[in-house]
Amino acid sequence: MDAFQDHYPENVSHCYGCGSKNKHGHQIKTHWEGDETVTRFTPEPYHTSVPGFAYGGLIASLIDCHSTGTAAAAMYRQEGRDMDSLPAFRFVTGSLHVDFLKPTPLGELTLRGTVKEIKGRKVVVECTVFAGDVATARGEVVAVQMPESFGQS
Ligand SMILES: CCCCCCCCCCCC(=O)SCCNC(=O)CCNC(=O)[C@H](O)C(C)(C)COP(=O)(O)OP(=O)(O)OC[C@H]1O[C@@H](n2cnc3c(N)ncnc32)[C@H](O)[C@@H]1OP(=O)(O)O
Repeated sequence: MDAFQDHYPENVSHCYGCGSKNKHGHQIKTHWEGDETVTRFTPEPYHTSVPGFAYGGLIASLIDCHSTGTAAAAMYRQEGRDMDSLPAFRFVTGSLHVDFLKPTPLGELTLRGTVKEIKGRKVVVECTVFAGDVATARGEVVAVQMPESFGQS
C-alpha cells in the first residue's frame, strides 16, 4: 500500500522522521484507515529509555512526523486531489505537545491520527500511540504549510 510519505516531493524527503531518502532516519509510513491515519513502527533496542521501554523523544518524533504527514494528506483529501498532484502541500511543525500516559514498551507501536481542524494554512492533528490495545502517549500537533522561504538563508 502506498504511504503518504511515498508521495513527498524529493526536496522534503530528507526528514529524519519521515523522509524516505534519510537512510539514518525512522522512515515512517502512514496511510488512511477510514478517517483515521495509521503508522506502525517497531522501536529498535537502541531506542531504549529504561530497559524494555522506548525513549520519549522517539515517541515525540513519531507523533510529529505522523501528524505532519496527516496534515498533508488531509489537505489533499479536502481538495479532492491526488497526493502526486501539484502544487505539493508541504507541512512543518508549528507546535508539538505530547502527554506520556504510560511507559511505552519496545514492541510494535501503532499511531492513530485524527484531524481536529483545518483552517487556512494550519492543520491541527491529534495522535495517539498504542502498544497493543493500550494508549501510552497522546499528542497534538499544529502543522503549518511551509512558507516558500523555509530553508533559505
Ligand atoms: C506531500 C508533501 C508533504 C511534505 C511533508 C514534509 C514533512 C516534514 C516534516 C517535518 C517535521 C519537522 O520536524 S518540521 C521542523 C520543525 N519545525 C520548524 O522548523 C518550523 C519553524 N517555524 C516556522 O517556520 C514558522 O513559525 C511556521 C511555518 C511554523 C509558522 O509561521 P508562518 O508561516 O508565518 O505562520 P503564521 O501565518 O504565523 O500562522 C499560520 C497559522 O498557524 C498558527 N501557528 C503558527 N505557529 C504556531 C505555533 N507555534 N503554535 C500554534 N499555532 C501556530 C497561527 O496561529 C496561524 O493560525 P490561525 O491564526 O490562522 O488560526
